[in-house]
Amino acid sequence: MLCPSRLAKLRPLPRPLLAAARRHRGVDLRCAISSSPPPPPPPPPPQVRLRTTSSSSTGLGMPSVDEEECGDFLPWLERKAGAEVSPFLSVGKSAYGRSLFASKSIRAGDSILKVPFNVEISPDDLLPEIRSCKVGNVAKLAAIVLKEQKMGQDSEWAPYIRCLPQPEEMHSTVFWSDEELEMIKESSVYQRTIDRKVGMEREFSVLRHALDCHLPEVSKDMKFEDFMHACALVESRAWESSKGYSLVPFADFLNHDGLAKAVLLRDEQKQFSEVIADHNYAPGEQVLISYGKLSNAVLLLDFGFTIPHNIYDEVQIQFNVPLQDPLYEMKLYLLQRHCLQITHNFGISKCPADSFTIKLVLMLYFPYIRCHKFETVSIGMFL
Ligand SMILES: C[S@@+](CC[C@H](N)C(=O)[O-])C[C@H]1O[C@@H](n2cnc3c(N)ncnc32)[C@H](O)[C@@H]1O
Repeated sequence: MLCPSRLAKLRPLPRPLLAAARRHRGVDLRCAISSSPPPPPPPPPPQVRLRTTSSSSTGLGMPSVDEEECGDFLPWLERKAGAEVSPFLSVGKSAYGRSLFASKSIRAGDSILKVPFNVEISPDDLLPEIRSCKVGNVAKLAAIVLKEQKMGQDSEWAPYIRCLPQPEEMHSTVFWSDEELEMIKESSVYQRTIDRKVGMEREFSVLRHALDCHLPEVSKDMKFEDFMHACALVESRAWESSKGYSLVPFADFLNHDGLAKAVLLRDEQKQFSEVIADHNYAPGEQVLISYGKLSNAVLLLDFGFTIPHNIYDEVQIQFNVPLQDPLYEMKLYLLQRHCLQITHNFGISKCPADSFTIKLVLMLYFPYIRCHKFETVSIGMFL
């Protein structure tokens, strides 16, 4: 959700090293719907910030700038921005892929980066004929990424485009094989992955037609896999903006910490995006921000990673409350009041056969205690 002049939520629309992502692939997102007796409640997650563990990011030594691909990135960005973008941060690599590190001490409250809107990539950079295409904002931005990739060195964003992850570095579930998807078949992420792929196929054919007519040099040899890669790049690193979605070079090298208070702020008046440090950093520490209050399902689908003890995790359950149930009103009331926090995405939607699909946020510390207060729900959840 975008707060007009300030807060921009990273579109759920963020990725770990392959090994980390694969480790998470077996995670059963139905953990709360198990038939075994509920295990004792887990201890509260430790209030520590996520830190990467690779030697380059522990803060014990300054990470090296990724010279090979990104050596020219910051000088290019500052030329394009016409100003210094950050006196505090340098680009490097951690277990989370490309990352930003404190190049000197940072104090809570410091403005650690300012990226002017004029260096962003937004759908405004598309030909009007393509912009008016009946596809979503993600696909429109993906079309620009494809165009800039095609232009290679001639692209005015070449140093940025070169730094973006390659398809083999992307781990969102749309890239998973059938065999891998089979492991999450019972989770809602499975169906959302299938739906997303179907949607992308549809948008690919619409966009391809428009590109054939107006930008044939881009559509020539363009494969569905290229479009899927471009869409996944946008999903995992574009921010909501007044133009739909925008790619914010440099800011999009920041990785996610669900406990961070720092977010990307957008100042529509002054026309720049900014991040204010939420705590002190020593030189060499990785700087992390929050992409939003995102569940592991969203993180996996959109960004290709999950986080342990995610305080924003949730599970979707199917719960039947027949209309003719004399306690219908009371059950609904109790469900909302005592057990479930209903998010606006899913809310309560009426499905055929008087069933309700409810998305709840797990109370991680004592989900069972809370749900036992309302027996019917606990039966629904734990049988
Ligand atoms: C906005 S980009 C951040 C920059 C990215 N690391 C890169 O290489 O360009 C989001 C991606 O970073 C990775 N990422 C961010 N936070 C992460 C985390 N806490 N754990 C694992 N991967 C993370 C994920 O691959 C995600 O899709």
